[in-house]
Amino acid sequence: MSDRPVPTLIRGARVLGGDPVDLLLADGVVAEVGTGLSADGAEVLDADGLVALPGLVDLHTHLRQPGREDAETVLTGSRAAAAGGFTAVLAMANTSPVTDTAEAAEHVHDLGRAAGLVDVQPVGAVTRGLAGEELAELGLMHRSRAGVTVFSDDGHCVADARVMRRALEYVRAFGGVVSQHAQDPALAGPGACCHEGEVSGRLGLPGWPGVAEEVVVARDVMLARHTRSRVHVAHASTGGTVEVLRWAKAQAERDGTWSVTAEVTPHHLLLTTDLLAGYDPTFKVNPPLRPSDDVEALREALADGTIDAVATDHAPHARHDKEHAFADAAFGMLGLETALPVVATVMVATGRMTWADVARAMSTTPAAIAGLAQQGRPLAAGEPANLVLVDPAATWTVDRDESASLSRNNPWHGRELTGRVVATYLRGVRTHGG
Ligand SMILES: NC(=O)N[C@@H](CC(=O)O)C(=O)O
Ligand SMILES: [Zn+2]
Ligand SMILES: [Zn+2]
Repeated sequence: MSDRPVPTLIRGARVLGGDPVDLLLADGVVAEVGTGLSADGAEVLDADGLVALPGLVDLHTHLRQPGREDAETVLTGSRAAAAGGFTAVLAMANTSPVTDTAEAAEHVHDLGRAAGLVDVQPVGAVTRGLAGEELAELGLMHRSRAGVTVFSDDGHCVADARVMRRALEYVRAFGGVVSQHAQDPALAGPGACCHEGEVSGRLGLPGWPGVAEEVVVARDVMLARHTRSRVHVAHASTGGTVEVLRWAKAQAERDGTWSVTAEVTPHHLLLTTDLLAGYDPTFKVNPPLRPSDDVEALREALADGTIDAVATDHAPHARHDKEHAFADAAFGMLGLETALPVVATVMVATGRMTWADVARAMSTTPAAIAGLAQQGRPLAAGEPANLVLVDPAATWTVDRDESASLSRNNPWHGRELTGRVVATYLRGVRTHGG
């Protein structure tokens, strides 16, 4: 890939779903936006009927490298991300070794640059080894070449309130944010593997209740207020969490000295507990799939902005970790390649969100939360040429074998979705499709 790609002239794209315009991409930026543009030597792409959005930003991706290269690598995960319309991903810290030092963060950052398909921004662990006890090298990770600003023990909850308080105080000094996997371990009994409710009772599977998430979210917003810091709720999954967020956001807005943000995954916007009836471990995920009342509350919260962002929680697992009896299988599902189509199907095709809303929830706001200044920018002259072209009318059936990911734990396999990613550009270079 050369540093100075051939200019690209995209003809007739509907930016944020508006009227068709031409976009000229040259030298890594959007050089011109207008109608009837021409450019000598440019590669021309006919985008008739396609919607253009700023490149998507995923706040929550598991890339598995280092340590589990049998499930995913930074390169294969980057390919999946580009295929899904992403131009930046936040790589979670639960690798082996854990991203809890400056060196570890720089290593992931460098693997991302070498792959060159999306900006890979490492998330730093909150605590050493994700053990929940001593703070990791938060300041050193921030000051490193990787410039870490988002910290998370994701996969584990920072359960100790004293540790969470210290982490919030610490990151406040440099404008960082703690992304919490909210789940009180004391309320999630041993072996819990799904939502506690009618379905878990019928299937005889040990469950954990929605309140295990809600009590931690409630505690954390109070700690964020107390420390005047920033907390981010990873994969919000219940109606009770939405209620806490509504209250907390109103308080934070009034105070102006602290903040709470939240993300929801595509799977929690559509899939429900009922899918567990066949004991298929593809649907085993943490937090678990919830009943339809929770799903509806999450959709409403995303549409009205109470939930700020959609994040994939792309969690690839090798066959030998996933293909087990339900109780023994690994938690997690793929998400990068289907995130935008799922949101388009659930939120746009139903009239609950516009394409401008999608750009906010999947690009602008996540970029702002993660402090990525070059991402989530408007598609205007002079801005970085990070964008995705979407066919909003394309209806297609997901096939798990047509994936750039190394893993096959795809809960959308066989499902029909409306809306398809046609091409992705990172700094004017095509990273997918075309
Ligand atoms: N979501 C999951 O079910 N699994 C994630 C961890 C996590 O996001 O909590 C994983 O790393 O596999
Ligand atoms: Zn998690
Ligand atoms: Zn995760």
